[in-house]
Amino acid sequence: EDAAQPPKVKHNYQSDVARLRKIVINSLYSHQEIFLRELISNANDALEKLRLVSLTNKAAWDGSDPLNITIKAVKNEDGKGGRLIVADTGIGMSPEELTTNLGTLAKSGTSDFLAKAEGGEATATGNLIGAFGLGFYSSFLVADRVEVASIPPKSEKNPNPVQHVFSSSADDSTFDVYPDPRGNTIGRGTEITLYLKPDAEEYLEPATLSALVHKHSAYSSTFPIYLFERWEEEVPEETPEEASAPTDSQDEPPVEPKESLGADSDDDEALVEDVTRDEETKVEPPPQKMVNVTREQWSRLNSQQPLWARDQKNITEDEYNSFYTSFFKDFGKPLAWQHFSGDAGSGTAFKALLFFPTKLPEDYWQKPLEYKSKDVKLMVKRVFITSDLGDQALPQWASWVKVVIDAEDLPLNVSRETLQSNRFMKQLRALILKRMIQLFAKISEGDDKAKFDKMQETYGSVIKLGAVEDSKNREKLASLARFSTNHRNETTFDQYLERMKKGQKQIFYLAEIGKKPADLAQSVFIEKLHARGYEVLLLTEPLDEILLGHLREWKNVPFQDAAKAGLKFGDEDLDPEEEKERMKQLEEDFKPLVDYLKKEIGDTVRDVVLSQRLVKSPCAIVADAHGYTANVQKMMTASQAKGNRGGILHDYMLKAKVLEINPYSPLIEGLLRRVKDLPTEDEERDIDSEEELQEVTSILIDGALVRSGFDVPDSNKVDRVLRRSLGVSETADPHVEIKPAPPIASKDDEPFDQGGSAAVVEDEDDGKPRVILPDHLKDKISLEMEEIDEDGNVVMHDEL
Ligand SMILES: Nc1ncnc2c1ncn2[C@@H]1O[C@H](COP(=O)(O)OP(=O)(O)OP(=O)(O)O)[C@@H](O)[C@H]1O
Repeated sequence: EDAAQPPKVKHNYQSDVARLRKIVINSLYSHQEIFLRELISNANDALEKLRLVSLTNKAAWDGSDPLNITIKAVKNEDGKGGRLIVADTGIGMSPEELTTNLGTLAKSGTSDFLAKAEGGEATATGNLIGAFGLGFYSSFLVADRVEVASIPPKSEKNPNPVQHVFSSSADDSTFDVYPDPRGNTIGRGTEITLYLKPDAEEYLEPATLSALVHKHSAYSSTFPIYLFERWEEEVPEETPEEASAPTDSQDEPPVEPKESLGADSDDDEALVEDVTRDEETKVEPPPQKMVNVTREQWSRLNSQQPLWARDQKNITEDEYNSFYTSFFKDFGKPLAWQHFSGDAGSGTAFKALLFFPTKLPEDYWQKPLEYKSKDVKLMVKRVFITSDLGDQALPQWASWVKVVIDAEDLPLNVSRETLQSNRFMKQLRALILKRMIQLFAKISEGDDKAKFDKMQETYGSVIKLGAVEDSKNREKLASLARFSTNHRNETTFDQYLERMKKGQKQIFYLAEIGKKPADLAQSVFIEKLHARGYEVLLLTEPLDEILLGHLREWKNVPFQDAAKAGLKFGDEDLDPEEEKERMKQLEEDFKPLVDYLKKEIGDTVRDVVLSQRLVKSPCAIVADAHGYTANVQKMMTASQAKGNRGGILHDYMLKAKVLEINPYSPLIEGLLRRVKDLPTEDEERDIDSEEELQEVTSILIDGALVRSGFDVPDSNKVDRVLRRSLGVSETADPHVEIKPAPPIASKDDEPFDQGGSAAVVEDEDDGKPRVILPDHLKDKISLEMEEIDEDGNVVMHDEL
């Protein structure tokens, strides 16, 4: 047989793999133990894949032989070192798959991760490992050399698969793939042999391995995980038959009950129990003649029921945390969870666990429309079926949630298509969303302030996004949303309503994206509201104003933009008669100014009125109910810059503004006086003072625009007035000498670098091109220019 052995095929690692392996080997020493978790996780994935494939290809797995993960340590004869073998009976790999799967990295974000890790961001190493998953390469943390023997299941294309080996040393830049010289020893699946480094010998101890699996992987697999244990034991000579016959075959499969599905199930009791060796029996002096026997067995490490199937009362917080970590491979603690069961109204009984991560995925807000959930794991009777909910996928706002939901009686052998038309599946989405909202509400109402704050920090915007995106759940989500106000840091809509003043019929708000609420509270628009003690929602997040736009009102109370016309305090009717009289009088008094302003700035605003909202400021520009506020106008302008032309409607909206003037402002009073002083038609005109008044007016309006958040088209006006008051020329240009940037710093240009480069300019007289040479070259070289016309003839020589 030896002679027939095909040669090994040498491959180079893809460069990213080489980088990753280097990082793993050099910088993750203190995280050595994670290798086992990673290998178990891969094995679990391979088993799940096999089960999925077998739904449509019975040849892959007919349900008879067991699906499991085995761990076996083999010490070297000389007592030094040894190897650890982690095997699964999963999907296996063909030689091509061994090469691509283990020799290349196909993960998005790889380069970023590598750069971070190489940049020495070791503080976050643990997190990086978690976020990224080092997978197979973590083997090299503990092994000098790794051999992966693997064989895929039989299929139509590949009726007689051959077991191959992938083999690599920690310091090789290459790996080999070759047919396994032992032949087909595995049957199906993958067997990873780690030749342990001298400093990793602890992983040869079953107790260490067992503890490790319990610590990191207790919930990472629904398939049984077995650990091989072998030990010497002294037994009385009379009863040697009790000792199990020692075996030396490493390849013996674990003793395991045959299950129809190969997955964990309630009545699945491992035939062998974890054996605890009683130290004391060893030490006790033998009462009679003893003989040494070798005992060995496969112990099931994860025999407990899955967490979701257990009674909540008996589950500790730690257990939830560690379940979360190993099941969803997220290395932070969850923020909160819900453990629930039900029958989904369709008679399909289920048990479920739903987690809120403490952090959102990093790219969640970067590509909000693309983000898809991948962590709703649907199981049927403990068997993982899919995390692809198809057209029942969660809306984007909820796509980050992590859920495992285990249904009792869904048909197992169904294609994804039929699964999706299943009634239970149809209810799944609504069910999960309902539970998520409940959990948000629970945290909001609970008294764990730290948790609530964290929830707001992480999910505040998510809740608002949900209220915008998910019309079915809009009310519920909006009721959980929080906003700043001029009175407090946060409020819900309901709380705002409770504090409304007598007669108040509007929920006041003011929006400007990105501004600090405290600054927004100083806005000209809410001067009077604030002074009078009314509460105003201060919307500073992008989604806030959009959400209010969708809602329009809360419990029948309309929202009122304080930057828009239509603002009512609601107690105007209660004003005494004299007050109303006074207002009337003011209107009459200020009519000349209002008329003048309408005439002067009619192309900037639609109307001029006496203000009810100002206290200190002389004037403000307020949008019509349907006009653009400064905030919206900015967004519109931004979208126009992207080629989104607005048209007539846009122009109309732009002009749908009202100038509000404050009749109590001395400035406005002064202006009124000046307007009244203007000569009547039959008097002689004073052009200078008319122009001056126009200028003052225009600056006043600019000030109002700025104060109200709008852009001012011409900022030179103020300059002119300042110049005049200082007695300098209004039109003179500043005396500035412009020093041009040095020429391009390319080596070829070096001779020109000592004092400027040559330039071609148009001659002022005849418009023809002239070459200008820097001074230091003028007498050293001469240049000739040729102009070539359309026919290709030289038409002009210009000598310097
Ligand atoms: N035990 C196994 N059986 C079958 N295929 C495997 C096994 N282990 C690894 N593979 C294959 O090798 C690929 C690379 O594995 P690796 O652990 O490096 O990354 P991953 O599992 O894809 O990602 P991560 O570990 O970050 O979840 C896997 O995607 C899988 O296709």
